[in-house]
Amino acid sequence: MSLPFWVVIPAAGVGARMAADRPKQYLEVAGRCLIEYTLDCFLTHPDLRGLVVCLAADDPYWPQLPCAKDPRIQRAAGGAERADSVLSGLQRLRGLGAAEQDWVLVHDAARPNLAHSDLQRLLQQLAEDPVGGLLAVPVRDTLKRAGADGRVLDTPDRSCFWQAFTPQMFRLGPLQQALSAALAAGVRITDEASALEWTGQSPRLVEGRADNLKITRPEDLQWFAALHGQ
Ligand SMILES: Nc1ccn([C@@H]2O[C@H](COP(=O)(O)OP(=O)(O)OP(=O)(O)O)[C@@H](O)[C@H]2O)c(=O)n1
Ligand SMILES: C[C@](O)(CO)[C@H](O)COP(=O)(O)O
Repeated sequence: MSLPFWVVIPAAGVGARMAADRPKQYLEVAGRCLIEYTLDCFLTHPDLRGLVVCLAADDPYWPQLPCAKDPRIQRAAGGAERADSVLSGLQRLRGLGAAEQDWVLVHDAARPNLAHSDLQRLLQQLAEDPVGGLLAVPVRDTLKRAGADGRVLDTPDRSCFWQAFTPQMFRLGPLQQALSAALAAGVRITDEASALEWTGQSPRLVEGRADNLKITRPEDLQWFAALHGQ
């Protein structure tokens, strides 16, 4: 099955929770930056139409990477929040010729362990979907709702809870419209699916691997480094 798609990689964050000497997407494991691992999964896919990385205006690291010279990769200006960066990336795709109904996959630069099998499953399961969807994993731990005092309020039924991952896959026009409208309404948007939900649509959950982790804190980086024998 061939399904051409575009990719937007939000990579303009500062990585505050990592507390490193540089934004976490530029931390190295086995001689390569996290973002290089992330990009590889898409750059090796035959149906990739083009890819936009959303970068901070003062990012001095990107130009030093070999992939910065890849003609399939274009840059867009990152924004104050992740959603603003994504919106900027979507606008850049239009400048590259992407059309309203083209599929766009949005994937965090900070998720370097995306499996090819997960990417293929997302594309296959959503190819004919009227809305689009996202990779996600059913919650495997008991959940606790916390009170302001830091004590347990209650234990919600976890059977219907999933963790949202990326890539999240939507058609360019509907995604851009939903994201723009939700942000204009002051809605706090932390993933693309929540913008579509805000417009009353119901994205599909595609079960993926639990190790498609977002490298957020130092222990996440230690896990990824161990995966690569470091
Ligand atoms: N204004 C922003 C904020 C985040 N991101 C990107 O969105 C992804 C997921 O965000 P997160 O894990 O929160 O990254 P940071 O914002 O860098 O982390 P922190 O919240 O710890 O500062 C990352 O690839 C990050 O680079 C972005 O493009 N633009
Ligand atoms: C998009 C995301 O990775 C889905 O889980 C998550 O919402 C990003 O949140 P962050 O606070 O920007 O890391």
